[in-house]
Amino acid sequence: MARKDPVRAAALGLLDGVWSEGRSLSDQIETEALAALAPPDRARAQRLAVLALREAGRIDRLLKPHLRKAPPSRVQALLRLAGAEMLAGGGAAHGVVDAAVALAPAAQKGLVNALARKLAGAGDAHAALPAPELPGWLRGRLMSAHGKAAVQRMEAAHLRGAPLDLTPRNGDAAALAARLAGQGIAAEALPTGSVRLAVGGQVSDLPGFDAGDWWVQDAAAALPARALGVGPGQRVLDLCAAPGGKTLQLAATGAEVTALDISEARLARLRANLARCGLEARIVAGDALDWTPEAPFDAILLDAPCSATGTIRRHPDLPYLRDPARLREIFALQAALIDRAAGWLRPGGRMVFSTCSLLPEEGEAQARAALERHPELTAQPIDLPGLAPEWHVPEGLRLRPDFWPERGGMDGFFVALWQHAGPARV
Ligand SMILES: C[S@@+](CC[C@H](N)C(=O)[O-])C[C@H]1O[C@@H](n2cnc3c(N)ncnc32)[C@H](O)[C@@H]1O
Repeated sequence: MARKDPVRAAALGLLDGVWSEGRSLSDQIETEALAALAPPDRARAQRLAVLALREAGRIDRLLKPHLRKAPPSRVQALLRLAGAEMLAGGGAAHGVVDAAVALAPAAQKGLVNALARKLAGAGDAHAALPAPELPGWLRGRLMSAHGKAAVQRMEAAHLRGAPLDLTPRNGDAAALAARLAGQGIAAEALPTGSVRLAVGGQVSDLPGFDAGDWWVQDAAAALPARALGVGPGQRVLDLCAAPGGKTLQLAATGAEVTALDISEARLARLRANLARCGLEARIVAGDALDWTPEAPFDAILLDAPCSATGTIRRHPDLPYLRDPARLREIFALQAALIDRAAGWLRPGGRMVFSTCSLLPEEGEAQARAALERHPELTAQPIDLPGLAPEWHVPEGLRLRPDFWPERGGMDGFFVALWQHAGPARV
């Protein structure tokens, strides 16, 4: 009998962590099973887990006719893993089935063997299935906000996953794309200023990583800092800053940036990112609801904590982890953060409110409510290179994973730009 393959065992452990313990993949990067693997194997285990999370709904549908009752959770995870590897990951059926049987509990080896073989023969049926549906709590909300056809396109985008986007430190996307292409790495300069790579791989091996010539940042995530439009010498606050993609963008303009975040652990990543890119910011560890600045700012970026539902194509574990009952707390925190930040702008100062969410409560509706509470703020049009007309909404920009399908999509984001007309309160 085949021995237990440590890579698939580690992938199965990650899936168990998500589905049985409610732990995110990123919270599990230090698990023993993963740590014991060499870096390329660790990456493969993580890729397999991600594939299984994306494919779970389709594998379940293929298994359904063959099951009288739901299998034990570990068997279900094992079959989702094996099915995803064979049907979407190019894994050879014989090896994958043997590996799944080796990892199955003794009493269920026969069941796993039989069902994994059924999956191995289900290639055509799998190819004909639509993308898995989002969980009901999220799907219902998104259907009301964006309509059924758009939600189906978003689900297809989630299944496809995400390319790797880079933000060039010097703002020259064409030059960075040409430099990467010169080294045999297919790269496209996007019209909004990011550089897109077709394939992932080890980020730290890419040319320019050590010199800090760029940082990894989704093309949509790069738009809030650009919308704020700051420049040299301006006093800028990045209010929920870590791990710092937007702090880097703001600092790269020559602005005097204060980067605040409540999480010391995430700020450590922000410090490392600044150091690698040779950029500077004043870093404050603290709760934005308690902290008060000494003087008003010319510009504030509030990239608020949110449901992160715009990032599901990168984080397919997210729909399994989010507790819809907690959403109201997050919406209220966003409103409280807006209210504090609004009081720290100098007259004429600008503020961007952004979230990587697809929910209007964290976007359009939050922005409308903010402007009602703050008559001193007025909405400003966001005019940046490369924006498609359909991304604009009255409240700002609505970005969705199903936009730019021919280019590989983008994360879901909401971005609003406001200007302060009244006197500062600090
Ligand atoms: C969406 S993330 C920010 C991402 C960041 N802007 C970037 O581009 O890398 C939200 C951040 O808000 C921080 N946060 C949550 N509550 C906070 C609070 N009360 N005060 C300050 N930061 C807070 C979290 O620690 C988290 O790092």
